[in-house]
Amino acid sequence: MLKKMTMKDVDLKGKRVFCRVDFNVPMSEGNVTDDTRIRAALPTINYLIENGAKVILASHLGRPKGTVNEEMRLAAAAAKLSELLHKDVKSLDESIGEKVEQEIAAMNEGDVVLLENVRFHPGEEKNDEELAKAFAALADVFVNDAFGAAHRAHASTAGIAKHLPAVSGLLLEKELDVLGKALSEPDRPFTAIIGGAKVKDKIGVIDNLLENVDNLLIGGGLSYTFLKAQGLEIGTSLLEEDKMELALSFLKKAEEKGVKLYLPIDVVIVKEFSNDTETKVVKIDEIPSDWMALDIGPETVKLYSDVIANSKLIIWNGPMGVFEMSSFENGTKSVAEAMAKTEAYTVIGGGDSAAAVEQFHVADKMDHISTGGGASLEFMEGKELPGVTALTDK
Ligand SMILES: Nc1ncnc2c1ncn2[C@@H]1O[C@H](COP(=O)(O)OP(=O)(O)OP(=O)(O)O)[C@@H](O)[C@H]1O
Ligand SMILES: O=C(O)[C@H](O)COP(=O)(O)O
Ligand SMILES: [Mg+2]
Repeated sequence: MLKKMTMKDVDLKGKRVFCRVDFNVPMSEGNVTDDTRIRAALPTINYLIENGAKVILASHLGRPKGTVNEEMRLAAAAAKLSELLHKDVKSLDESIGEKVEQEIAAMNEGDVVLLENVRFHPGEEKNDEELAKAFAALADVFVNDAFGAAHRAHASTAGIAKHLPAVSGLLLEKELDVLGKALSEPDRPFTAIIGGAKVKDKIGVIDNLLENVDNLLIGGGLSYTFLKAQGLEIGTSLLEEDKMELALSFLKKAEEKGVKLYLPIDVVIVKEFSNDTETKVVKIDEIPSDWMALDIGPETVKLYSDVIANSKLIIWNGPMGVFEMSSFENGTKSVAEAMAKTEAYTVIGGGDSAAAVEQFHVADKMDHISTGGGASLEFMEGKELPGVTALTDK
């Protein structure tokens, strides 16, 4: 249980509420191309409106490095939010200062404004005290609902919390609840599926997962460091050479802990990184030295699907192959479909993994798709999230 104050612990009626959300959404040509994060914030925003707050939303978008960047303005996100809320959302072109104060002074209960990208100020990422105070001066209460940015100690996620009653929003609470339960009271068998390309980032998660899971399915670019460490030829497949020893230690730890750790038993290989080139399916000990593996093979799909079908809780981060190319999508697609079919509680974390379940039309079959990429990983690693730590204790 979260030992932090929540929105239910404070009186919101007539109050100016600075609500930090994560509207760091994919954009193309000035339009929001994926509104998942905006939709995920709706319960909190609606709660604030229904309880008579004056809703002052704040977010970052992209990494503008402390200066105004025309392509990273939040106006398009405000328009999208307005459409989803069926309500006017005023988009401001600053996040602090006199003009913003005037706009806020003119707000009625239930009104919603979205401040400009907080990262246009260099003090945001530095967690500058003055900027945090300037944000706090705009409001009576701070609500943090930006789970996706909770691993950042910034002025609008952590600094501001020192100067106002600071409470969690519904999305933040839900993410912590779901991910926290997955780690502390897991339904068993508990299976983790880890893949993708960020081998360095994900190695730390595996260490922590081995303390907790019954099955660990490894796929994607992550597999080959393990396979090579076991002495297998992996050709030109993705490798983090300096992580081989760590990979071996995890194989040993899995054995000691009685965790069933699975690695691919067959793979789809190609000579060059391309969608339009000859592919072959080979057993794992048959990869020629000048070929690379870009997907798990059908035998592995069957093995992994069986484990998935017999699990009660599954968390998945990182695709099984280069699913963006049709020749290498089968592994990721099949795992996504196996997860969609199971009775188990299913959690997806990670930007590309979430995109994959969207692409294969099974997103609505998953129990929880985390809005946090880095944040969910750091949480699963057992690290503290500064955006949560900063909230007022209960
Ligand atoms: N065998 C492979 N070789 C090379 N790249 C791979 C392989 N398998 C998967 N990938 C790539 O991994 C990428 C996704 O990995 P990534 O670690 O970014 O996962 P994620 O779900 O987005 O998590 P995060 O939010 O941490 O980024 C995809 O773009 C995919 O093409
Ligand atoms: O997209 C994310 O993971 C969050 O919005 C955090 O963004 P950042 O990695 O730029 O801090
Ligand atoms: Mg990614």
